[in-house]
Amino acid sequence: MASNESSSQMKIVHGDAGYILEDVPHLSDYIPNLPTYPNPLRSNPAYSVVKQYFVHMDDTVPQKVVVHKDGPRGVHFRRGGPRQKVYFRSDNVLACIVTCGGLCPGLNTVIREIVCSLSYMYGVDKVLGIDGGYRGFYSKNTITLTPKVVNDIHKRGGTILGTSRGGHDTGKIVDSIQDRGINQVYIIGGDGTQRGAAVIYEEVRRRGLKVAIAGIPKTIDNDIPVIDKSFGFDTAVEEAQRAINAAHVEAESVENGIGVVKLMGRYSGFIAMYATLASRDVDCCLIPESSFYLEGKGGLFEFIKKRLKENGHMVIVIAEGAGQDLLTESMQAMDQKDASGNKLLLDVGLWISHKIKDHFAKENKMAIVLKYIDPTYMIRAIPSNASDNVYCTLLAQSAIHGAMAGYTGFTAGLVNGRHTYIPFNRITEKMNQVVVTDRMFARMLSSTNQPSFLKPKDIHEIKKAEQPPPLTPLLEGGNCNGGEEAEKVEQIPAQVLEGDNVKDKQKSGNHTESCII
Ligand SMILES: Nc1ncnc2c1ncn2[C@@H]1O[C@H](COP(=O)(O)OP(=O)(O)O)[C@@H](O)[C@H]1O
Ligand SMILES: O=P(O)(O)OC[C@H]1O[C@](O)(COP(=O)(O)O)[C@@H](O)[C@@H]1O
Ligand SMILES: [Mg+2]
Repeated sequence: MASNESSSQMKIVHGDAGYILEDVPHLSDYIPNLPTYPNPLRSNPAYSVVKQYFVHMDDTVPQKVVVHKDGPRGVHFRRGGPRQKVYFRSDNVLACIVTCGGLCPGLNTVIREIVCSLSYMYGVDKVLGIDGGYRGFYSKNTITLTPKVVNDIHKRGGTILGTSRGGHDTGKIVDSIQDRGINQVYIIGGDGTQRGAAVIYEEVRRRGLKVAIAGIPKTIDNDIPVIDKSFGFDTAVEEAQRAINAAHVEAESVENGIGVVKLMGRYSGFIAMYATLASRDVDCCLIPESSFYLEGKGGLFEFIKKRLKENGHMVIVIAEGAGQDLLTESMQAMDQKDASGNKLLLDVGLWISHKIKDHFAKENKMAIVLKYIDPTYMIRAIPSNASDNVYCTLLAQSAIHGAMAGYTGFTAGLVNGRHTYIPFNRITEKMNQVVVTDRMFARMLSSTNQPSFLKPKDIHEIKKAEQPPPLTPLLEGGNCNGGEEAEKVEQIPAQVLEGDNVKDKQKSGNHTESCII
């Protein structure tokens, strides 16, 4: 029976000293008198010996680990992991898995682990794969998933289930869930997918169905907030090194050689920034969060000329979403969107390569040789590396523990190194972006020694904001580990942190620290 309580209302619990728990929904919130069962893991030989294997029902994880003596305890999330009691009898579970949005290394690992852990930990043997993203719920047959079927899929890139953009029809999806008797839905995807998962949860709840909806965040761009980092990100950064190395080899083999590498990152430049920091061969990294300009003093052309004079070659890494304002100025504005409503971007790599070539050809003094490498799809269509495999495994297990324990309407995510259940709206309300006033961006700038491209007007604005910092302004949504960042909170003027005076590009996103464990 559906409860009258508004389902989109957040479950917020307040405690002492400013403690806040942003809890996730539970099936018992809207279905009364649900029976519970002992967790089958109690008799699992692998786990029964583990001391305190079950998560205490009151365990929560703080969103911010950098705190001040007198500061509030702040926002917490429910800790992920197995519970003593479960709300599903194993032989009654019919689970399904769907993957949506763009590819990301590790998708198959997550699928494999959901299937295997449901079977080996909980004795659940009925798992269906939804073919080709959300629309597969109502337009395709399902795929039967068993531990045998998924045994070695983690060694392959992509998703064995297929994926798609668009095609989200909430009514038809929930009809399909209901008609098939599915009672656990595992939804793997990015910001768009989690938005879709949130409306599926709402509809399931409205119909009063005993169906747990669990999201697993996937984003190659690392643009999902709250979580420490997304799976597949490390793999993508590692793979990007191969392209950067190639660009470097090409550039240093000729006189005035320039290697340009375009990497993914629609609105968030994390891949480009981390790939740059990892490589040390990069002379200039351009990301969507930090605008740049080409001509004149302090511009990109001036910097290229200087670097070529100093070193004889250079490597530029550019995120696909960087410089889109410049592109639309010089090319015909293109306002096309993909099936999911994401803006289709113009090819900034090709554009900047032409601009650089044209500029130096016109200058007629410096002959350059430019090679453009576009490995965008190569960095996401590969299997995940070892560390991402472990990460995917634990994420999948955390999601199934949550669903078996009756939690629903949550995304499983790592927060400060701990597995948590995060309400959908915290995942979808903002976008994680690189903060250009943050230390990580400064580290990147200092590693390349590139210009900041700040115009005198921008510097003036930031200077104007440099007033004594308030006492305990914890960063909104900041999720960094490490004591070092505490210093930063005290050093950066409040207005800058809030983004009032930083670049226009940051408007769309939150201003979390761009920290990745
Ligand atoms: N606001 C929304 N409500 C419902 N479904 C959505 C919403 N935004 C996106 N989706 C669906 O989520 C799926 C994936 O979205 P997309 O933006 O392509 O990828 P990602 O999840 O990786 O961001 C698509 O099927 C899309 O239709
Ligand atoms: O060509 P496609 O498949 O639409 O994917 C391109 C986009 O996918 C991404 O890799 C990630 O996008 P999603 O997380 O929304 O799937 C972007 O960086 C890129 O712009
Ligand atoms: Mg997206």
